[in-house]
Amino acid sequence: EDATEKKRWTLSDFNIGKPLGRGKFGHVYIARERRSNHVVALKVLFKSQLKQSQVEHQLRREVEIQSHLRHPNILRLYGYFYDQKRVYLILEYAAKGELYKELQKCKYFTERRSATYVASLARALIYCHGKHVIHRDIKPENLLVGSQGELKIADFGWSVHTFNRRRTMCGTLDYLPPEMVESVEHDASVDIWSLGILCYEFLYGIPPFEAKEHSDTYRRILQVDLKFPPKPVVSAAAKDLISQMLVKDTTKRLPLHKLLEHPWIVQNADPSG
Ligand SMILES: COc1ccc(C(=O)Nc2ccccc2)cc1NC(=O)CCSc1ncnc(N)c1Br
Repeated sequence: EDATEKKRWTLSDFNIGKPLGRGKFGHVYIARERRSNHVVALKVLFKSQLKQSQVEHQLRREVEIQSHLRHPNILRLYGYFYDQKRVYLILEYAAKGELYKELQKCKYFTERRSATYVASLARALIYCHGKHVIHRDIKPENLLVGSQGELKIADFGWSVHTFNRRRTMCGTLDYLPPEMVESVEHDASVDIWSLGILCYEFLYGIPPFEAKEHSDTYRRILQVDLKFPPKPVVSAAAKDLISQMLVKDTTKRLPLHKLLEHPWIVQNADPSG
């Protein structure tokens, strides 16, 4: 392993720069590691907040999992350290920031850009499932963009945000698959459903089951009330792929490796990802 794995880090190893993200991640700063001049994102979590949310063990588990994940489309967690009051996560810095801001700016993405993103996320999820890691919480808010325009699943500690979301019911339910709305246990096919939602949102700018009231969103998810608006114009191949992913029966959802062979992906995704 490279030196960063073993070293005991302290705050004095870093020059702290501007805050990143919107504060919903807790406090994240751009930082430069003094010796290597390597730019990273430094996430600061308050121990008091972790204790109050009872997520210390989840953080330890996530740090353990993430430290073994090495994939170009998964944001690296290089290491962590702590002081009296805080825990610091040393994260890969994604130079082009948050994908959702890009999606808001251009309303929706082209079919080529959408297919390229979906294919790279499918490859990242295949890698995660291969390591028995699921539910990477893939929605626009958890996706960052690297310096070459490549997507990075950043997975902002889903346990913290999901917990907060449940407590305050803020944030989107749009990505929950039927089995989670009915809160039965879930498996890797959860990620296929979420990727289908994401693909729809890339192409149309809104998630497929969006509704004013949470109860309506739940009903639309459970009924898989999937409709494709006339605008923007989207190819039949794209609609076919989405229709094969947003299937209530988890065993009938298109497997991720089959997704990579789907004509829409083959014809539109940029192989470099
Ligand atoms: C591998 O990425 C993570 C891994 C873990 C956790 C985390 O908090 N886990 C956690 C926290 C408490 C309890 C249980 C789990 C968070 C992240 N990632 C982040 O928070 C993303 C910070 S924003 C950002 N990052 C890089 N470049 C940018 N341009 C930006 Br903007």
